[in-house]
Amino acid sequence: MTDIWRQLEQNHAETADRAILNLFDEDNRIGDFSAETDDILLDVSKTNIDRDALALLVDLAGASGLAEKRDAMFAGEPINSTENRAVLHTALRSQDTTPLIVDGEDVRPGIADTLRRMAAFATGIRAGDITGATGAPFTDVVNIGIGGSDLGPAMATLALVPYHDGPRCHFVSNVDGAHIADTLKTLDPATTLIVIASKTFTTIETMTNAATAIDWLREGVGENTGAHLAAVSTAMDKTAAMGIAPERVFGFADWVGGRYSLWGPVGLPIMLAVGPDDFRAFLSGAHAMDRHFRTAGLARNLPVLMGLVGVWHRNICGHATRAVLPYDQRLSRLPAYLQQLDMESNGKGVSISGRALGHKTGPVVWGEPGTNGQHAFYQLLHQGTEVVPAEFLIAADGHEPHLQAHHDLLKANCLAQSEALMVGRSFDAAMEIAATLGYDGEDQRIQAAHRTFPGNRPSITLAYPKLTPFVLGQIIALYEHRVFVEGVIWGINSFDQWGVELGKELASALLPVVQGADPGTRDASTRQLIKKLSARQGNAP
Ligand SMILES: O=P(O)(O)OC[C@H]1O[C@](O)(CO)[C@@H](O)[C@@H]1O
Repeated sequence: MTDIWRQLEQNHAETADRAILNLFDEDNRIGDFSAETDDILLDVSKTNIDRDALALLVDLAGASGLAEKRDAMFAGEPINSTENRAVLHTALRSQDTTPLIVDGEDVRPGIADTLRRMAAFATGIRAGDITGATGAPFTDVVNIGIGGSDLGPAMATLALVPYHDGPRCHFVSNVDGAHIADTLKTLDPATTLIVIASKTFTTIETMTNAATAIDWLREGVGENTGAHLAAVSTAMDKTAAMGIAPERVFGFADWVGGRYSLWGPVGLPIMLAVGPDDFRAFLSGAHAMDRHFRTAGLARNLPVLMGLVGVWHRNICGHATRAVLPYDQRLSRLPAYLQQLDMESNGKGVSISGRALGHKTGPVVWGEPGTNGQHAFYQLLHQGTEVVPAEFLIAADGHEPHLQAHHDLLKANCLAQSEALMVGRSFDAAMEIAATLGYDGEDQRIQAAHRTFPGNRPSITLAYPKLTPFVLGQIIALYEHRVFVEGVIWGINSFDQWGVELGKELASALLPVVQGADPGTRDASTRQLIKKLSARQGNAP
């Protein structure tokens, strides 16, 4: 592998200054630098990767054992080595029928049974057959969860708004009381179902919000709060301790990571909103991407290609961040969702064998939907001193045929941005513009300097027909597998998250301190802040 890395660096050293645009003079640039499923086109041609570099990147994937590791994941081997767990979120959406054995047991029947129970529950709620304590049907669902127990269902529920025909779904995650207070004040407890979603059922934010919600229910409907509760967890003992009836608990196994969990019971709010059929279509889309990932050749494989481009930009070009730019308002939570998926998975500094890495791993992931971002941070993307690889997402069609003019503008803007990033505008062209505006001499030069775009800024684009449940499933599975591909090449465990532990421990230790206990020997900055924050301001607005 070292030799391949060296050759990639050599390639970059020799080609970094060339114009990406000139690469389109090569034969079949588009064919070689795109990959497709029936629905999704991934175009990576607007990058400075040439045919030699692509071949080396594919070699890198091969040399890292990607195909073997992918097969080990799908087979249920315990590839999450620090937690000695299999990684089988793909099983939740699988349509395969061959037994899948984990710890001596076929996990498929249990998955199918849970999906059936979810569907029966969701159908009952949606039809008004399952009601609250007063007999009124549920109009609203509040999902209480955080991280993977919030971001996935919140992102997908918003993405699928055109398919909603069930109760309204709300999401409360933050322990900041403002979040639950602002949510509950718009709702009627008699017609509200609370779903408490927590893999561990110990997460302090979720447990605190759940207790507040149960108090709110009790005040509104009396002691029969159980009629308004459901839980999603791997910890059935803890859901029972909270008094949630077993038939309202939807369990999953520890081989589903939190940030990969929206395909199972954590997806209950999605199913409540769009119904079991559309939820199954969502699963089918993800399964179609799984099949593609397992069977397509490395150079034609969407997650592999996307991962290789990511590795090129991170390790060879040294770009520290990447921007996710969905030209799809209903994907506005996608960047936040991907921040957890990507950064919690690949924000690691040691190898699987616990050695410090000599290379960079996961970049900072950020973004906003287009066209909003254009009017905020695209200035930096186009003319700033930091190059940020951009990832565009765009649908051929929206769900509002009566607003076709909007969608045409959306598409034109998306295409314009990737073109502008690549092509830029030369100083000479800017000089001409300045002249037509009436500038001359030094003023013309100054104007032209400000209106020059360096260009040569890389982007990739995902184009899809329409954001249906099936297509959304494919897109999310694609991103999951891209994270896997990059993690394998970086030699890290993408499935644990020890980096979130220290802050949790310190928060527990600081709780009594912010409530008045002695701050002890903490650093002077923390002590100063504790003092400032202890000066209570009262409740006046
Ligand atoms: O579902 P749980 O157990 O409440 O955890 C919520 C989130 O917290 C984390 O463990 C990080 O703190 C995530 O990985 C997880 O998605």
